[in-house]
Amino acid sequence: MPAIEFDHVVKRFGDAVALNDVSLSVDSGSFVTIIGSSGCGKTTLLKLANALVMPDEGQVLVHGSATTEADPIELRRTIGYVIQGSVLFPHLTVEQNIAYVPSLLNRRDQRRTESAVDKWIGLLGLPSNLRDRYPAELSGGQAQRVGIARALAASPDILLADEPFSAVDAITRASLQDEIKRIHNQTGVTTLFVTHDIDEALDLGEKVMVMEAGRVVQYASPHDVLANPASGFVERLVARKRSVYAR
Ligand SMILES: Nc1ncnc2c1ncn2[C@@H]1O[C@H](COP(=O)(O)OP(=O)(O)OP(=O)(O)O)[C@@H](O)[C@H]1O
Repeated sequence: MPAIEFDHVVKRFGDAVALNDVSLSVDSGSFVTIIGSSGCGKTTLLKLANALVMPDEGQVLVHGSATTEADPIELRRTIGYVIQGSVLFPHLTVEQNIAYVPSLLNRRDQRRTESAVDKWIGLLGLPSNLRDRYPAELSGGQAQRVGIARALAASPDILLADEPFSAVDAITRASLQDEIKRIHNQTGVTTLFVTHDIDEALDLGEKVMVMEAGRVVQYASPHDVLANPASGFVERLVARKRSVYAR
């Protein structure tokens, strides 16, 4: 069963059509990157998966169940959500932020929470002297790592990431990309990752979804997107990469 299916989904905001008849499925365990120009519907597509937005037409199925039928709180418990400049609880330390959901799930077993926190602090390369700091005392890259650790410590089946690395410098970004790739390989968490950066989309995605004005114009492997761009828009997007690829 696919992790997520979009079945003829239409979403409007007033007169604006944010998503226009989107149908596709996301395989369980896959890493999908989503790219397209500003306002083409990328964030709306993610928010449909965790029931922050409901479709006007069609349906969104998560593990086979329509989001309109699901309890949104239950649904979001299985879906991690990481956004740009990740929003941490400002009054909680790094450790408490990461422990927040695990401690709700393991009320009787504090040690499970502690080992989950240790594991994710390690996997995201966070030095242990950050554990007792508050979010205001972190760099942008560190805060972003804590946001990802917090989302993954809840052991979600699906991770939705909306431009999570766009506010960090190039070196931090490169190491975060390595870390998310490694974590995906280790956990197999189904990942939908929105980016504005075509290099990031092609490097991270097992499949790349290219969106244009509310439609998905191509949904294919990075190799296919480079070799057979499905429209003029995709061709322009990958033009520079294609010239390198052709060499
Ligand atoms: N809550 C809302 N109310 C009204 N219009 C909205 C709302 N959310 C999104 N839209 C509109 O829907 C369209 C798609 O927005 P969305 O945020 O999904 O685009 P995006 O591709 O994520 O853009 P960006 O790359 O700039 O973040 C845009 O025209 C946007 O203005």
